[in-house]
Amino acid sequence: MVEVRCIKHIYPDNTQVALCGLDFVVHSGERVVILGPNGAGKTTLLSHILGLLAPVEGSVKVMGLQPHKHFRQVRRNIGVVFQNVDEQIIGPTVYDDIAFTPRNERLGREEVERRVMAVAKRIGIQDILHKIPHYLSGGQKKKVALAGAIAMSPKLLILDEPFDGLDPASKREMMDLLNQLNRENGTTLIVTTHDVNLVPYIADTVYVIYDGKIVTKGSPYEVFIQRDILEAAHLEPPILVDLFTHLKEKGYNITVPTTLEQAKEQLDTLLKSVR
Ligand SMILES: Nc1ncnc2c1ncn2[C@@H]1O[C@H](COP(=O)(O)OP(=O)(O)OP(=O)(O)O)[C@@H](O)[C@H]1O
Repeated sequence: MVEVRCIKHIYPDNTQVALCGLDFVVHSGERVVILGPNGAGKTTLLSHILGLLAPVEGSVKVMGLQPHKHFRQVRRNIGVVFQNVDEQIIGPTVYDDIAFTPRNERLGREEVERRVMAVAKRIGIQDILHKIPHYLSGGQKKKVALAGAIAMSPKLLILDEPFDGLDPASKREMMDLLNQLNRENGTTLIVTTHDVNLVPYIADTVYVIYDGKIVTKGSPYEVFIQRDILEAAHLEPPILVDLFTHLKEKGYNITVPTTLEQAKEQLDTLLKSVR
């Protein structure tokens, strides 16, 4: 679905961002998380996939096409939630904002209404459809942006820091919703986040970018046990991985878990064996 090979971008002020090392490859139906410290180039990478930027070196293919050259064709299949959702919410009301793309695609009034009501129900924002987006809370704005992004049932959904500024319950809701879209509709997900503790719940594959390179990729477990690479990339593993790696190094016979459920099982077994 997406293939990015060793790109280099030069911003107008001459800032150069390179993303070499491993190729960035996303398969249909995959859930991919991009990790990297501030300024590593995550948003730059997403902007190339979206066709908002064109690389001066390297190649970007989305569904076999170069996104900056076939912008409309590619973007028709992509839903996006930007880091700063204020920049993407443009409708005078929440309803109009979600209806923007379906109307742009010239769907009939009834079909537009059907789609808006369906996504609003799915995301749980039916009661704010009449509101002016400007006055919504940060979490509500994220939900509205997501509703707009999925209104046309895109094959690929790109989310830049979707969990930023959400309370724990809203994070959980957002995660459940993304996983549901992936499971039920086969939506491919590309997500950037700084919240490493959420990654095992939302990723099949994790890419780590740092200092102009894609330095590693793998399952959350494969990536999070590479402590040296994470440290070099100024990242920390999830608390659970850190804690259980420490216990393993102390000689306890355990497998390092990535999710709370796995950790509970490990602790249960461990505590039974010493009781
Ligand atoms: N429009 C721009 N003009 C000039 N430089 C830019 C522009 N956008 C990004 N950069 C620079 O490109 C580099 C990569 O930025 P980018 O936003 O892609 O990083 P990021 O990994 O998304 O960071 P964060 O986690 O802080 O959002 C940074 O050095 C940044 O200052």
